[in-house]
Amino acid sequence: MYFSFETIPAFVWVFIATYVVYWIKKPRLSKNEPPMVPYKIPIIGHTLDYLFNAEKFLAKCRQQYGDPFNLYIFGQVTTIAGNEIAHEVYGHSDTFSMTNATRDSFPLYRILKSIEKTDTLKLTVKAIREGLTAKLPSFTERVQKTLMFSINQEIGDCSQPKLINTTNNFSRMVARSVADVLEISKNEDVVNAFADFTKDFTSIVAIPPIFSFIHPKVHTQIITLPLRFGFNPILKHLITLKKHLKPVLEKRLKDKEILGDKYEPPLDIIEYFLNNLESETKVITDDYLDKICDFIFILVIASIHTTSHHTTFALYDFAGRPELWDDLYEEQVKIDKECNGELTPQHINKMVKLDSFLRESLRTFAANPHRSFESYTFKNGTTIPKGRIVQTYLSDIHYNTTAYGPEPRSFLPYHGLENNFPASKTDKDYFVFGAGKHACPGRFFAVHEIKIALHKLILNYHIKTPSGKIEKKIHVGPLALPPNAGLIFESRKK
Ligand code: HEM
Repeated sequence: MYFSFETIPAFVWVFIATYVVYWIKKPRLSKNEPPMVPYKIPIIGHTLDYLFNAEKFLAKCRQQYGDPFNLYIFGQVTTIAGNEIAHEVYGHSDTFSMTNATRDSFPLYRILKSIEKTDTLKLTVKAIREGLTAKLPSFTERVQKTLMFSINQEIGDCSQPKLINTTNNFSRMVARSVADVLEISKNEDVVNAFADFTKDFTSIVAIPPIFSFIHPKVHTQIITLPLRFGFNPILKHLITLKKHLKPVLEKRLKDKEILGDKYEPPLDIIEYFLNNLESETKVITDDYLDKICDFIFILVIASIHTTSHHTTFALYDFAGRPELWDDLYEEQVKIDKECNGELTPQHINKMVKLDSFLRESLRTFAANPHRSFESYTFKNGTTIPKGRIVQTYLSDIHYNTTAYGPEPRSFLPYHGLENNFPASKTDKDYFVFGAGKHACPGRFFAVHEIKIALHKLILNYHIKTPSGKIEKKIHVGPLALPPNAGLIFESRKK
């Protein structure tokens, strides 16, 4: 390689710039901080280990440095809170926020403006609790119908074994029942808008946070550049929803006015929002429509991706474990006979083996970010400063030997059944749905829906992995994604 004298200043500038970044970004820990795990490469710190080998790397650090410890990831000091400290994080929801922690990497507020208002999340949670969970039994029949429609559409007749691609994670299947709960499921454009909204938004913000090495805000500015310059693939989904929602809302207002007390409110979330937004309206203005659509897409973001991912995980967990097939199938056949194919909430409650299997499938490796709003001293005396990202290291909770025995990482399909822990119940050893004040309000609906889907699928198909073995999840840092091998479905002989 040839170097001229002219290239020397360029090298000097690169060296100076790297040194300046190194000096600015050098982690400065305050007094009594959790121990910092040593690292070899300046600026990069632990980023590579965390991204590509998170499971083993975190377990090793936890063993050597205790709970909590600090890592240097993407230019930021990050505190990892294990089994003991994570409970404290969830218990202090005024100090630690998960929503705030994801703000820089997942800037949804750039699209859904209402999300910034303090009351938006409160009203969304209230709508889920009062409009969905409290009325869950009334939704069973509809969820069942839409799921069966989706199963026939997405999987259909498999008299010959058929390889079904799961990359879309059954999101259309889940999207259809969420749309139904919102009352507009008959419209395929809306179902597609729901299924694709999260995927399209994620594709914009999926750039690895390399600019966070400079500052997380720089990363946010860069990933949202396309939006600010008019490239917004999400917009079409908002337009689709508004187009279909406006006449539905207008008709309801008109019916209310004409029928008065005789108006029979349809059972869905749209009706809930119509009656519970602070400003009552007689006309559907653009502002009003924007607001309702924002709420709906917040629900879509929170529900579809999570539920379809976990349905897919559960199917892979089932397909790769032939030893469970007969037992789970027999339970579904028994319940199907009892209900004559029409599930009621009581029948869903009787799926105790399926529930326990699902709980086990949900008990997975993960870490969830929380931001501290103020400096905080943990009970063990270590202190973190205001603004610190604390990752609650769920695997340390989910794989603890006290709760899950000497082989906590093995698949324990009936642990929930034997210990009377239903899949939707948060527990000190099970944090899939978070815990405390901000525990997922949609978990009852999610579990209900996944169980109905698994029941119908197991009842109608033999499901296998192409390799005949357990397919491994794909890990990106502490995030798990479903395998992409696909699943083989073969219709059962009736
Ligand atoms: C298997 C599916 C799901 C999983 C694994 C899941 C998981 C979670 C987790 C871990 C949190 C954060 C809890 C915390 O901060 O402590 C959360 C919050 C939330 N989830 Fe879910 N969720 C699922 C399905 C749903 C569904 C179906 C809905 C809506 C119908 C929903 C709505 C929400 C909302 C609104 C929040 C924010 C709660 C708050 O900050 O107060 N989720 N979810």
